[in-house]
Amino acid sequence: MAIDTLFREIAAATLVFLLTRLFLGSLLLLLKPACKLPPGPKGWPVIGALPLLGTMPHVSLAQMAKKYGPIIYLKMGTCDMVVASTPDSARAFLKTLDMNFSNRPPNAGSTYMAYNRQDMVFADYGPRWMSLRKLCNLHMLGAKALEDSAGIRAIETGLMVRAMCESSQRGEAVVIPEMLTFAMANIIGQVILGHRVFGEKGAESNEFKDMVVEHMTLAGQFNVGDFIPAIAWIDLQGIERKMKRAINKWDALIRKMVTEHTELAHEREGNPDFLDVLMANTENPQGPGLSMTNIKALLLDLFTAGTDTSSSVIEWALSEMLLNSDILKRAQEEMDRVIGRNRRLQASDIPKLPYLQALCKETFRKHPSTPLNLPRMASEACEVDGYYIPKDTRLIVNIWAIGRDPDIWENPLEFNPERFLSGKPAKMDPRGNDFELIPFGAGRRICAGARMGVVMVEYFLGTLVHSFDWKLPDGMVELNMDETFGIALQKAVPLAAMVTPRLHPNAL
Ligand code: HEM
Repeated sequence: MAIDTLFREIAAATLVFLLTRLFLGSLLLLLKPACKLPPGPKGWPVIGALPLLGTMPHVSLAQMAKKYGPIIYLKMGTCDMVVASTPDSARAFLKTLDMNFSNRPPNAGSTYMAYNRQDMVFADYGPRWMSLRKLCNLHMLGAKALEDSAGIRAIETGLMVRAMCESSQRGEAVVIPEMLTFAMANIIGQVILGHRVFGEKGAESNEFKDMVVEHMTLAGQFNVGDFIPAIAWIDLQGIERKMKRAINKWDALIRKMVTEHTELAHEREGNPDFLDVLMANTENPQGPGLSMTNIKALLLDLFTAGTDTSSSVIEWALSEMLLNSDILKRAQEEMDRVIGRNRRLQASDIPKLPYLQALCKETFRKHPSTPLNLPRMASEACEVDGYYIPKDTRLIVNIWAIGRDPDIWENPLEFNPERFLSGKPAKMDPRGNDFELIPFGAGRRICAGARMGVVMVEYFLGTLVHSFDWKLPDGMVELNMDETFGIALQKAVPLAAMVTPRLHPNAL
């Protein structure tokens, strides 16, 4: 056979093969409903839906869900993304397909701000992640560890209450997020490092607070380079540059903490703290083989995730009560009845305070501190509700939208703790079992500090409500309730308030 005839036959056979594949592919797509992507907005050429998210992505995505349904698909640059915005759709991803969505997607935040995924938040689901979670549970975040650190929380809230009484005597307003971050960082410092990290509230602790807010805000941004990797090097929004600068500051602070900790080792002989346990694991050949980078990355996770989240929930709760004094009064009446005014709240009082618990749940519902959960990624292609979800699709769960869905919550924009006092909501557990209320996410990657988060919010909020009467600073007529988007949802204007002590002076 002549060479050109052979080529012609090969070309014809290839064409027939390709056309058949194309035809069968399209036929499959038509016949198999699982090949249909979820509905969603069209988006722009190349960048896709990125510009549709705006500065408040949780709000834009909630509006899209109203139009397109509980599961929406967005082409984001070259990446696929799905958003679940109802309890059922969140359950389908985080419970039914939990294993398939147990990893987080790579992004600039995990590269630059988590030591290249050497931490727990961004670690791949696997042995190192399991070891870190187990160690944290055992020594810091589990029920027994939290019981052991109750004394530290009691001392730190005592110091906070006294400092607030002094502000009250001086006629000064208290800046709530600064004060809470100071106390919470000192609690975490004592558990991890065996000592407080800040002596006095002031420039150093306020800078720490600013670093935490910057960290959470940067890590929450939708960075164009994460979705169009080919142009990541341009760093269009300047996010990577800011991240590199921020991590340098964090690294210096954490190295200082670790050095001071090593210098004080003799004081802790026979009484190891959490960092001692972690360090021992670097030397243990049978252990998880932690590196110094893993430890620094974990400390960064714990100091950031452990302060800003609980602090912002409490700040929103107090803001709502400043707008609605009846709720504050009702919470105080319950506490006066159960505790009286001759002592401060103790952890053991909390099970006897249903209204306080309802108040915390209502704040978790209306102001979840992590509005879009933390992103997950599909390890394999799968099917959800008849829709095809390609491998590597990013998953966002709009926790904020679920908390404000009028199909689930009556008058969702009204702040009303009462809704959690009876019926089904009264039994709801915010720790990943009831998908109507999932402030800590759900499934195997649920917040590692969920238990500590609930304890901190109930105990600090309870103490603040019981110990003080609250009002806006003189001359302030309206309280700004705007949000600023980030991994954690901040109040755009930090809450400052005047407080008046209401307990017997010996109790403060
Ligand atoms: C009110 C307080 C808190 C809220 C609302 C909150 C919320 C969340 C959410 C929504 C996630 C993502 C879960 C998922 O992917 O399904 C998360 C993850 C995480 N949180 Fe929290 N959090 C809080 C407090 C804390 C505290 C106190 C700590 C530790 C001191 C902490 C440490 C972590 C860690 C390490 C992860 C990553 C878990 C993993 O990937 O395995 N959080 N948090």
